[in-house]
Order: sequence, then structure tokens, then C-alpha cells
Amino acid sequence: MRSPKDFFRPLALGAPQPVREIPFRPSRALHFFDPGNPKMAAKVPDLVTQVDVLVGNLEDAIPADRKEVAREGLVEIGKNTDFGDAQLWTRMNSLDSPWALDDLLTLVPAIGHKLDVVIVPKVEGAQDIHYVDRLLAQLEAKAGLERPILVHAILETATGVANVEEIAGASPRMQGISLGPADLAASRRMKTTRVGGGHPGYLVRTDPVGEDITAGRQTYQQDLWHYTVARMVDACAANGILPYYGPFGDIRDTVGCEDQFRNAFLLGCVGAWSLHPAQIKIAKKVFSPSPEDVAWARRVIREMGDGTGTVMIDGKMQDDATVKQCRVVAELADQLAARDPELAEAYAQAQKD
Ligand SMILES: CC(C)(COP(=O)(O)OP(=O)(O)OC[C@H]1O[C@@H](n2cnc3c(N)ncnc32)[C@H](O)[C@@H]1OP(=O)(O)O)[C@@H](O)C(=O)NCCC(=O)NCCSC(=O)C[C@H](O)C(=O)O
Ligand SMILES: [Mg+2]
Repeated sequence: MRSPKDFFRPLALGAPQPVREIPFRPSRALHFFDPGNPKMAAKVPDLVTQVDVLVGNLEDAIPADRKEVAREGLVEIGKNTDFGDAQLWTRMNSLDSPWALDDLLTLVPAIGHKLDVVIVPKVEGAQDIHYVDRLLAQLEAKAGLERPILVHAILETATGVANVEEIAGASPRMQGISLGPADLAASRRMKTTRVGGGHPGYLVRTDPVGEDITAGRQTYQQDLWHYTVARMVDACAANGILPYYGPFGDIRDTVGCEDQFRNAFLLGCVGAWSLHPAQIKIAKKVFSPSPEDVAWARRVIREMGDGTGTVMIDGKMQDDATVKQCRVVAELADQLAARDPELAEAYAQAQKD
């Protein structure tokens, strides 16, 4: 184990100083696209004005014989695009694949200065992060980069979930963790073939009424991902990094997608993946607190004065703890509004109403 004193020393001579805090930058929609697909690549200049994060995907969903094309496509996009306030991330290939090493050896020298975060799939433990951490430091030093590239892990194996706390705290580079429900379902031998979302068979049923055990009993579908998301949120919060819901594969079901994203938002996640342009506005809406909730939060903060003691507002007790909850909402709203003028206007209007 590294000594705490070494934690913030660069892992290679000449590599940039590790960050001490993960900077909060809006990341409501992590938009996945195939950089080797000309139709998707053509949409990048428009997408940078809509999404918080563009993820050039190199891993699953990219056919094996298109891996190099996707990687080279990402290099071209990285070099030729002005990302403005949006961030550029990539999802590299998994560490046991024949492409992972070349992904980093190519991307860091070519576009490392534009790359904010590398997503590492199928992370199983701290050892995977340590490997990427050291390699990135060597490549950053060689490329003369001035700021470190951050690392994001996907939680998509049973072993990864068992080790989620050590993954979250494995390096100062750790920016966040996403749920990978499809690979995780396979790894756990779950019996859903969907990418995220619920399943009609995973339910609870009300008690029987009388003798007939089939009559009049309501069923309620449950959330297959509740345990994992909650565990991931705790691991991230305890380590000062950010949790994300991952993909929702039923592109047509925009209503189910919104519900699944909202569950994650309410549990503490700050964003989700968008796999199709139709999911971008869902993620941006869900992961921005509503103007009404923000107005309420600001009112509680105002009326609570120095934040101690207790007051009644509209029949509801407020105290030192509720003011902290309200600060979470109000601070997130301020951070998002700083980048999103439409949202800033909606929050200001709700304040006046
Ligand atoms: C899901 C898709 C294959 C659907 O594509 P398509 O059938 O082409 O959809 P449309 O005809 O509705 O598309 C309309 C136009 O929009 C462009 N498009 C589509 N998707 C994107 C995108 N993500 N970014 C940019 N542009 C996009 C189409 O090219 C059409 O363009 P045009 O003809 O000019 O109008 C497709 O959306 C897709 O491939 N999405 C990404 C899938 C992906 O990244 N999957 C991997 C992430 S999920 C995962 O890995 C699981 C996870 O790891 C886990 O384990 O859980
Ligand atoms: Mg996966």
C-alpha cells in the first residue's frame, strides 16, 4: 500500500502534480459515440453545444475490426474540435484486451492535452487503477502534459462491486464511477437480457385477500439496480468522487429511461450515459434539480440563518441537517447554472414566483 504522503506525488518524473480535489464540472449527460462512424463523427460539432461530456467510445459496441479506425477517428476529432465548455472523455478498451495498451499509447501523446477523463471498463480492484495510474503518469511526462488526465471506472463485474470502496480510493486521479448494468448482469449471472432498467418479473405482491390467493393482489415492479447504485454512491461520496448511472438500452422507452435516471439522481448520482441523441435532453433534465426544489432549498437556507436550531416552514420542521440537504441542491443548481443560461433563467424565475 502507498503511504499517504506519497499519494499526491507524481508517479513518474516530470508528470503533472496529482489533483487534490476532483473539480466539479457539469456531467449530466455522458454522451457515447463511435468516433470511427462518419455519421456520428459529423454530429460532434453540434453535440459539443448540447452535452456536458462527449465520450469517444473505443470498447464494447465497436466491432473488433474497427478498433483502429475508432481510435484514429478520436484522434482526428480531438485535434480538430473546439470543445468549448464541454469535456472530452474516452472509454478505452478493457485492460485484458489486445487494444488497451495502444489506446493509451496513441491517445495521450496525440490528444492528451484535450482529454479530460479516461473511462476504464471492467475494473475489478485497485490493482487495475494502479496500472493505469502509473502508465498515464509515464505518458503524461513524455508528452509534457501540464494537467493530469483523470480516471473513471465502470462497475460491471461482481468482483468490482465487492471491491468498490478500494477502487474509489485507489488514486487521486479517480474522478468517478459508472454502473455498467449489462456486463454486471452477465458477471453476476442475473437473468435479465436488458441494458439497465427494470424487469417485470422482479416484483413484490400485496398479501392475499381471503382464500383465493390469485384475486385482487397488486404487484409492484422493483429496481434491480438499487443495491448496486446505493453502494456505488456511498463509495464515491466517501472518497470525494462522483457517481453515475450508466446506460439505458431501450432507446425508444424515453419514459422508462427518465424514471431510471431519476432514481439514480435522487440516490446521489450526478449524471448518466446517453447512447442516442434522444437521451441527451432526458439526462440534462433529470440531473438538474427542478426550479421548484431549488427555490425551496434557497428559502430554507435563508430562513435557517446561521444554519443551526430549528424553524417551521409551511408545516415542515427544518434544522441543521435539512439545511445541509438544501445546500446540496442549491450548490448543484449554482454550478449547473454557471454553464447553462437557460437553467440559470429558470432558477431565477422560480425565485421570483
Ligand atoms: C443505438 C444505436 C445503434 C442506434 O443507431 P441508429 O439506428 O442509427 O439510430 P437512429 O436512426 O435513430 O439515429 C438517428 C441519427 O442519429 C445518429 N446517432 C445515433 N446514435 C448516435 C450517437 N450515440 N451519437 C451521435 N449520433 C448518433 C445516427 O447516426 C443517425 O444519423 P443520421 O442518419 O445522419 O440522421 C446508436 O445510437 C448507437 O450506436 N449508440 C451508441 C451505442 C453505444 O455506445 N453503446 C456502448 C455503450 S453501452 C455499454 O457499453 C454497456 C455497458 O458497458 C454495460 O456493461 O452496461
Ligand atoms: Mg460494459
